Amino acid sequence: MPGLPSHVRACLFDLDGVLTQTAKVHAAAWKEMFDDYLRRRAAREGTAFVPFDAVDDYDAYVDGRPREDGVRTFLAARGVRLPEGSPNDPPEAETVNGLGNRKNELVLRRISEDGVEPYEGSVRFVHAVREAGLRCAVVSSSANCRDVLVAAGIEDLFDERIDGVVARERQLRGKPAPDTYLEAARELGVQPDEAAVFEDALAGVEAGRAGRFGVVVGVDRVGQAKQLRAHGADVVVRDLAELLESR
Ligand SMILES: O=P(O)(O)OC[C@H]1O[C@@H](O)[C@H](O)[C@@H](O)[C@@H]1O
Repeated sequence: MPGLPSHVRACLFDLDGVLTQTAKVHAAAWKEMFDDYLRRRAAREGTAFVPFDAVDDYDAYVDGRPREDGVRTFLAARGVRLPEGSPNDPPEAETVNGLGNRKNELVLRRISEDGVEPYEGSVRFVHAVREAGLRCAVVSSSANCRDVLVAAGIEDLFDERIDGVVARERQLRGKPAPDTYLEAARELGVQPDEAAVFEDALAGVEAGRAGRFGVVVGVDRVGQAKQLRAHGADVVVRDLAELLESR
């Protein structure tokens, strides 16, 4: 059981930023969409344009949350409230769904142009825990989770997938609520304290803490180890391969 408490029987992995190098793709697409919207809004209202910060705003308000929650949470921090609209809203609609759809177009374009790279250390770690007999699930807020797993060539490594599409169908609350992680543990037939959560997002480690999982491993790709601990990580690594070395 590489680097994990001995009672852990299952591993629950976030996707973007933990398994695949896509957190930065999301952050860039959010910035492009929000900056365009904020610039137009500022020009219309004659106020100063304050750009979206792809590190601080992304971590605090957007990272790890379902798409529409990301739109709402960031805009609320700027004192902006938009109508919800509907999932079919065109990308230029000034609604929560419209802005979310615009951002999704940008993400999909970047992914199709550049492809998706998994983190090599994460792939090695998943192989090792599977060989040790642990069950594995992906738990992601992303509605694009399945396509990203396929593009990265790692979809066969997981027994279960609870993603943005499944969460919507089953009406599960998004991270930082623990619901999607709890659902994954239930699907794998383990108690929360028998499962390890692997997360790079502040909202994600919060979900791990709220669900009382066996261990919450924070994955620090951007130098935020302290914040990950403060929000719920029991341990922080820079790469999952570090856990293999600690055996
Ligand atoms: O817009 P999607 O692909 O459904 O993803 C929702 C969220 O999924 C999370 O995994 C990412 O950390 C967020 O940046 C992203 O916004």
